[in-house]
Amino acid sequence: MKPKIFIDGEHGTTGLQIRTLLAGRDDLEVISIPTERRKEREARAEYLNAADVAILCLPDDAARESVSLIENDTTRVIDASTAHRVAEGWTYGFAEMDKAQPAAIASARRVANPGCWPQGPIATLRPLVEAGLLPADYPVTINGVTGYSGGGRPMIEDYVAKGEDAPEFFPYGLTLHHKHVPEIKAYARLSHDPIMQPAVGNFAQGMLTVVPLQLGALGRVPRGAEIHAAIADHFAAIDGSVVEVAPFEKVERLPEIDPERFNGTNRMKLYVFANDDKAQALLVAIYDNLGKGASGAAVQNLNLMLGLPS
Ligand SMILES: NC(=O)C1=CN([C@@H]2O[C@H](COP(=O)(O)OP(=O)(O)OC[C@H]3O[C@@H](n4cnc5c(N)ncnc54)[C@H](OP(=O)(O)O)[C@@H]3O)[C@@H](O)[C@H]2O)C=CC1
Ligand SMILES: CC(=O)N[C@@H](CCC(=O)OP(=O)(O)O)C(=O)O
Repeated sequence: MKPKIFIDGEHGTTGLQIRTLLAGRDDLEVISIPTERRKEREARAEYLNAADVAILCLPDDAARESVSLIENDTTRVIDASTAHRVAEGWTYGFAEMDKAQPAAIASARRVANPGCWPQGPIATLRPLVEAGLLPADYPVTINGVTGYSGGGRPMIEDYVAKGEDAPEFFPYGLTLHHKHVPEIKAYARLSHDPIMQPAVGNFAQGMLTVVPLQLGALGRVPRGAEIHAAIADHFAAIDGSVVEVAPFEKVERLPEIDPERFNGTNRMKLYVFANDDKAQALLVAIYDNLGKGASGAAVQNLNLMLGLPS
């Protein structure tokens, strides 16, 4: 029997992309709720309990409700929302975060798919904290830009409606309460909240994160090549990693530093730039907010959970 997959919220931005990614698969059966019943509790409960894996592509409250509607021990869950990312009993679905993570995801009953913003910063910071090159209390700031699909259907509709009047670039998160701070702090192994300084650009999808480092403030100042080696060594040790680490280069500009570069893929590429004389470095990550940032990671986790090839 093929595993049954239910995408709760399959008509939203993330759900639709997962539906598309699974469309050609004959090793799975996708069970779809009738559109007119998609928000009925009873109908969702029926589909959730019939599924081997339920993928929740819903706002946080609706995702919590879906989990509460599961009454059996057999339905496994991948939650794409923010609801369970630092919750007890949930496994964080960033497979490349740690050598042990693919096996942890494979055996988990509850997987919290990571947020789009956190994956780049976690990918670059965690190896440095683990290698002792950055202390856990380093005051981290995260800059970056995402396509407007990061705001889900409401933001997409707003940008499309505004057309040429849509802003080219706007920073947000100005109250310093961004919803991704707790998971970045937890999984990058930081002891303090990082500052999140996100922005939306006038393009549909793709994202770029930048973590600037003032290394001169540290007791022992690591050189750029050391920082790069720690990150490259981390990812070289991860089985099946979709994360690539660019060679360490000293360049003023690099045309491939483009947030849309990996759109439509599950790839992520990391870069380290440094100026050793100034004891400064930049950690850059590029990926698709809807790919590795959401639906691509969900499908990667689904394959791991079912023991299927990616
Ligand atoms: N967009 C992104 O880049 C990323 C999004 N995510 C997360 O994925 C989740 C979904 O986001 P996204 O796809 O962007 O959002 P969308 O707004 O595009 O889609 C949400 C979907 O959920 C449906 N929905 C809302 N309430 C209920 C309910 N009570 N019962 C059933 N269905 C419901 C909506 O239906 P309707 O439209 O009919 O109201 C819609 O189809 C969110 O938690 C988001 O944080 C995660 C990573 C990245
Ligand atoms: C542009 C925009 O608003 N982006 C959202 C993040 C995208 C998203 O939906 O967050 P998750 O990855 O946690 O699901 C935000 O910054 O809150």
